[in-house]
Order: sequence, then structure tokens, then C-alpha cells
Amino acid sequence: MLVVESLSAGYPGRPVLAEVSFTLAPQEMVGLVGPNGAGKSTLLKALLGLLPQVSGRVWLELRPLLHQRQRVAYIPQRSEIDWDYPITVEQVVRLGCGGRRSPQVLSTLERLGLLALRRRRIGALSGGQQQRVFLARALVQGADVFCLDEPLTGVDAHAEQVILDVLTELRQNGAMILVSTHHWGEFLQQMNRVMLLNQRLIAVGTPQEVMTPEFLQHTYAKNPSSFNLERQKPPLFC
Ligand SMILES: Nc1ncnc2c1ncn2[C@@H]1O[C@H](COP(=O)(O)OP(=O)(O)OP(=O)(O)O)[C@@H](O)[C@H]1O
Repeated sequence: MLVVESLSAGYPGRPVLAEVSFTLAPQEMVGLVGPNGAGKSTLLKALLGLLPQVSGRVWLELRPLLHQRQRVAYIPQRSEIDWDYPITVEQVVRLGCGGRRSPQVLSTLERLGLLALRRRRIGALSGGQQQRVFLARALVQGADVFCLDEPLTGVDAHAEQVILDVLTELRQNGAMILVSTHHWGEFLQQMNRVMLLNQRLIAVGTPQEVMTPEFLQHTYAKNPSSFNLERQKPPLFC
């Protein structure tokens, strides 16, 4: 179980997240939804200890997550990756296991339909192929927790299906998956729970419980704290 307690985070002179608390259980896939600038990427980075200004606690099975960082795989948002960096598909995937050559790298490349592309530079791939490369790196890492930042952005229908199939299999095998997304369709319906975020956690529940006009209006409002929380069912609120 991953437990996040009162996580606040931001950048120098720019507080972003305030007091976010939630849990993530094995076999759970939780969606992170909110407007541009809500702090979804900031939350994923803060969890992983990638930001300088963080307070709060993050535990994985009763031990601080930062002491067992290798158990978490992170797939950053596309815009955070330097696609001109001179590295091949296979080299990226190998980074998941400390740069080693391993049969698992080749089998994972094959599983994700990337074997024939393994000697190509990552910058020479399509968006869907690039996203599959980073998913392959995460799989090779053998992590228990997967944090994915907008994995379906810029991918075609084939890559989308491959990614969804892998996530389903990971979940069945006991992984904990946290995924930020602007895709509200079928993808969101596959989530066990959805967290609505706008600098603070607005609501958590099943997609049916939280993807309602009222919750969404509040989440996407310029000033979400002005919403009348008393009118809502308490269990959904954080
Ligand atoms: N490196 C940084 N330095 C300063 N401010 C930043 C930095 N990165 C992000 N921010 C700011 O933090 C806020 C939250 O950004 P974040 O990227 O976490 O939002 P997001 O919910 O992931 O948005 P999107 O859906 O557009 O990806 C924004 O106001 C953004 O401008």
C-alpha cells in the first residue's frame, strides 16, 4: 500500500500543491484529473522526491518511499523528455535495469512491438512508439508502483491499446498505478478511482461518483475553494 500524507510541494517562490493525502492499494489504478496547471505533474514528481520544496510523508509498505525509490517506475510527460538526445530505443529500455544487457530487455521490446526499432534513435520514432519505449523501460525496472504522466497524449489507436493492455496486466499482477490524464473516455472508466485535483485534492471516488458536472465545475473553476463543500456527500471529499 502506498500512503501519501499531507503532501505539499512547489517550486522556488511558487507553491503548487497543498496538503494532498491519499492511498493507493495493490491492483488499483487511480486516475489524476484536473485542469492545466492543477499540479498533476507536480504531484507525481513530489512523490518521487524530484522537487526541492516538498513537505509531507510518502510511505510504501510502512517504509519511506524515498528509501526504496527503485520500486517506483515513472513515465514523464512527453514534453519533459529531450527527444534529440542521442540514445537508441534499446539503450533507453536498458536504463530500467541499470544499463545492463538482459534477455528481459529484448523480450519486453518484443512484447511492446519495438524489437525491429531497437537500434533507432528515440527522436526518430512516432509519438506512440516513443511512449511505448518509456513504458518498456518501466516494465524492465520490475517496479511495484507505476506513475504515468499523460501516457495517452500524442499516441495513435494501436499504441493506446498496447498501453492499456499492459496497464491491465500490471494491475492484475498486483501493481499500484497512478496516472494523470486528460482522456476522459473509456480510459477513465477503467480506473478504480479518480482523484480530482486543483492544487488540493477536491474529490476522490469511482469515476461514476466524481465525474459529475458539479464536481468537475468545482475542479475546473478558477477559484475552487469558493465551492460550497457542505452540499456534497462527505465521504468523497478529502
Ligand atoms: N519547474 C517549474 N518552475 C516553476 N513553476 C513550475 C515548474 N513546473 C511547473 N510549474 C508551475 O506549477 C504549476 C503546476 O504545474 P504542473 O505541470 O504540475 O500542472 P499539470 O496539472 O500537470 O498541468 P498539465 O495538465 O498542463 O500538464 C503550474 O502553474 C506551472 O506553471
